[in-house]
Amino acid sequence: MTGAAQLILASASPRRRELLAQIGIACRVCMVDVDEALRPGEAPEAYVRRLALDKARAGWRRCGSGGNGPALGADTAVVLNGRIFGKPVEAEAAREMLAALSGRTHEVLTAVAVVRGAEEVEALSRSRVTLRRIAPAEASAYGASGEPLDKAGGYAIQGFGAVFVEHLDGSYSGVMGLPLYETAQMLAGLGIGLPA
Ligand SMILES: Cc1cn([C@H]2C[C@H](O)[C@@H](COP(=O)(O)OP(=O)(O)OP(=O)(O)O)O2)c(=O)[nH]c1=O
Repeated sequence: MTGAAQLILASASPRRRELLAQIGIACRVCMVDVDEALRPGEAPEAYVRRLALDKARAGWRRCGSGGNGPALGADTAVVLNGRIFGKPVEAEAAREMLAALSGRTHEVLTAVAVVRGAEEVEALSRSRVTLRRIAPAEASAYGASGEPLDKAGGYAIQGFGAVFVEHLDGSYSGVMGLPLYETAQMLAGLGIGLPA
């Protein structure tokens, strides 16, 4: 990272911090609380974009003083036939999600927003992921393993869940929660990271 300003990461996700570190960008985590309820009629793309922007704006408002910033927010959703799969709240919900995703191709949308005062930039990463057929006993065991619990769609491509991923067309880091190609482009435009 160049310059004195430190990037604010408006996210509790350890994956997002690790992904930024992977491309040499240090950040300061700023916990924010935004309304994550889906609005009536809101399309998946609009939903993740709204949440990423709300998180980044909240991060900027909360932690963007004293020369810190810009603030980055992101949001990831798994989408099958227009239905959004968020983070399962318990093992049974994870099992149900895996059963629904088994043997099918879904989309993973990750929106990223970077905010510095009135300056706001956004990007959307869209990946297609095919999971192999998952036997009911496997879905139960994986659901109970705990790994799916804080992951959209109930699986982790970077964890044991990789054994289910037959095909990925898109961004591996995007599926993990922060698309690094798009993120690096956005941050470079703001003078953070490698020169554009
Ligand atoms: C599909 C998939 C999702 N995920 C994760 C990425 C995100 O952290 C999470 C989706 O939840 P998000 O609501 O996007 O993010 P979060 O709750 O983890 O963090 P915050 O709202 O504070 O920014 O799912 C994986 O880690 N691996 C995967 O393969």
